Amino acid sequence: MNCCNNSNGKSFFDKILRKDRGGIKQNEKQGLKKKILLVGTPNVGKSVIFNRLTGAYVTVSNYPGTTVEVFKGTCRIGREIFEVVDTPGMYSLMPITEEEKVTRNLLLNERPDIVLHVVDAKNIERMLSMTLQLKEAGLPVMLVVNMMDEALQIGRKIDFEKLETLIDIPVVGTSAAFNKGIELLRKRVAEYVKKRAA
Ligand SMILES: Nc1nc2c(ncn2[C@@H]2O[C@H](COP(=O)(O)OP(=O)(O)OP(=O)(O)O)[C@@H](O)[C@H]2O)c(=O)[nH]1
Ligand SMILES: [Mg+2]
Repeated sequence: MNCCNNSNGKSFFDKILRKDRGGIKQNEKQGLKKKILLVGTPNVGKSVIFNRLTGAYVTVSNYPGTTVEVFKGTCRIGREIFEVVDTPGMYSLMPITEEEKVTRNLLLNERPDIVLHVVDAKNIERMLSMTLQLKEAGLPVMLVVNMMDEALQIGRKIDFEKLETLIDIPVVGTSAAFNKGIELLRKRVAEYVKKRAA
């Protein structure tokens, strides 16, 4: 017998967490929760951004049929609640590893309202081809140029306005490890999702 499940199959902890998250529960009920997917190559700072965006309520589960862990959390921007999904690093949309297959499946099946493609500002030119692949796949993509602190240290400057015009998607610079640019990221995510829904 499971000590933590009641007759409805809901765990004791689930009930407590949902009680604490009144607003979130309300939005879930109404099916209003929008979805943010974080993707990018390994080690670019996806999980740091995930942690900056989400609060304490994070769940981790194995992607069905695999041993790959997927983290999900929620993020409140203004009155809107978003579900945030942190995906395993991938080098290409043509998956080779189990992790890459999971990320590809999440991109295809989760129907994200916004895909945050996180790249390393130091190697941005090598990473933009994936941004364009995501865009060409019809995904609602925004580019997050992370590790701006390290890029600036080596004298790299990025003209965000020009980049936005060139690739025709929103671009935000962050130094997630130092919590820089995260507020702007939240703002632009909210604007983007609102604009798409209009
Ligand atoms: N200097 C600097 N380091 C950062 C920044 N963001 C993340 N890091 C560091 O980069 C490393 C990788 O960050 P993660 O968030 O684990 O990267 P990830 O993209 O989730 O990596 P995978 O899960 O392996 O795909 C960690 O040591 C972070 O502390 C940043 O803006 N500046
Ligand atoms: Mg990670």
